[in-house]
Amino acid sequence: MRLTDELGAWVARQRWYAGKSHEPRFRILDAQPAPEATRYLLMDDAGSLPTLYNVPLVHLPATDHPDAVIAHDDGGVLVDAVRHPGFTVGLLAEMGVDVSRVTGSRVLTGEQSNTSIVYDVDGEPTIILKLFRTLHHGENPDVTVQRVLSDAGSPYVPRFYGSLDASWPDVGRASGSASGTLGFAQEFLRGVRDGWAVALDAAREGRDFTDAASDLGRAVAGVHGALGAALETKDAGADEVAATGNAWQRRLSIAASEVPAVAERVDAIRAVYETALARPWPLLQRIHGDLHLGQVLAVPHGGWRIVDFEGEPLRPMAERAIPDLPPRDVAGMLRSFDYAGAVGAGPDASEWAAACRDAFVAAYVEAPGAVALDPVLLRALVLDKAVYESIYEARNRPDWLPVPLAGIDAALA
Ligand SMILES: Nc1ncnc2c1ncn2[C@@H]1O[C@H](COP(=O)(O)OP(=O)(O)O)[C@@H](O)[C@H]1O
Ligand SMILES: O=P(O)(O)O[C@H]1O[C@H](CO)[C@@H](O[C@H]2O[C@H](CO)[C@@H](O)[C@H](O)[C@H]2O)[C@H](O)[C@H]1O
Repeated sequence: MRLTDELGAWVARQRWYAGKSHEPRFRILDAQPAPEATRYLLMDDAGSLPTLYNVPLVHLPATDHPDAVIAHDDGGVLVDAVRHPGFTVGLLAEMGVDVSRVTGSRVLTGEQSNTSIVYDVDGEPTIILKLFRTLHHGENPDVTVQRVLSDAGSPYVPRFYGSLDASWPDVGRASGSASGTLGFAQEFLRGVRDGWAVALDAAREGRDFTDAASDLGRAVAGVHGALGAALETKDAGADEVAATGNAWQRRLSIAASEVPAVAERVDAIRAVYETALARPWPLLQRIHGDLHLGQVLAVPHGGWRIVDFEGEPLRPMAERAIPDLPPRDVAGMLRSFDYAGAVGAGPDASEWAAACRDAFVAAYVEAPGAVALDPVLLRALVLDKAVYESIYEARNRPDWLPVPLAGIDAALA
């Protein structure tokens, strides 16, 4: 088998593979030196947008673990470099982090769009490095936003430690090359629980979650305040409003073509969008962009930390790195409480979700940093999020498709 085919077959099986809606057409764009490894940059030209995957591999003469073999090369085998300490520690050092007391590293398992590596320092988990699996020209918004919040001393994010960029050939650019972020390192928070797991437990048992939802409202307002102060803001003029309207319509068209139940509701959804486009809009600024319970971490002594500022993985990167509507993040959390209620399926699930939504919004609007929430604009953003989720679920978890569809109906009622 050709190396490209072997790599492509492995990439297509990974959780972070983004091309699940089409038949891929892979080619190796570049092979670059990396610490004790080779970084293969694998382009899939077949989707609506070409996607570049970051696949660092270690070359070994042989291995006792045939399951770990991804491809064969020059008489040896190629295995995933993220499991090889020479690569992981070398990568961390390339980000400017002191690795002299690093005593081990491991890959975090779980449902992730990228690959995270946790490092022990003097035997204690201390640093987490996120390796981006799809690469884009320009700094990844996760890095821009985490670094700015960390530098501003925000109590709602882990400390930022360093990042690493790479360049690759790009015939579409005048310079002939593109460059972007390979990954970044930050403080590993010990003993945290992911907000989705915490909320789901509470939802299953019908346990009150409104205090936690209120804390989260204050944390999101704090992050909005810090980002508005530190990064570019912009009036929502006619061009910006039109661009957002086009993005809503584009997603709706994709969803309608993939999900018949969305196709039946297109006119009603468009009507809400039209009204929202005519409302007064708040100042645009950097936001989280894909806020949901899986992106917030409950720290052991109370309170929340927010992570993963990369934006929605199904959204073009150019759209994710520009000033946006802070209420989009509020809409993301409102949808997430609905998800937790529906999936938890505890007693009085819809009342549980409604109580969380109310507590979250009430705390957000009162907290320092909050941005005004126009109810019609918020409804359109909730709809746009549920439309996005219908595409995500149809492609990744068809059993969960009824959750966003119920969300669309509730927002249209
Ligand atoms: N600073 C951190 N400390 C501890 N755990 C973290 C930290 N950052 C992320 N995680 C864990 O890693 C998971 C995935 O992180 P995330 O940034 O959402 O990656 P992805 O973009 O791959 O989805 C989180 O849900 C959380 O469990
Ligand atoms: O965390 P990611 O950036 O990979 O986000 C994607 O996957 C999420 C699921 O893991 C998806 O979130 C949806 O499901 C969540 C429960 O699993 C729920 O809490 C969210 O509200 C819901 O949107 C997210 O939309 C997608 O971008």
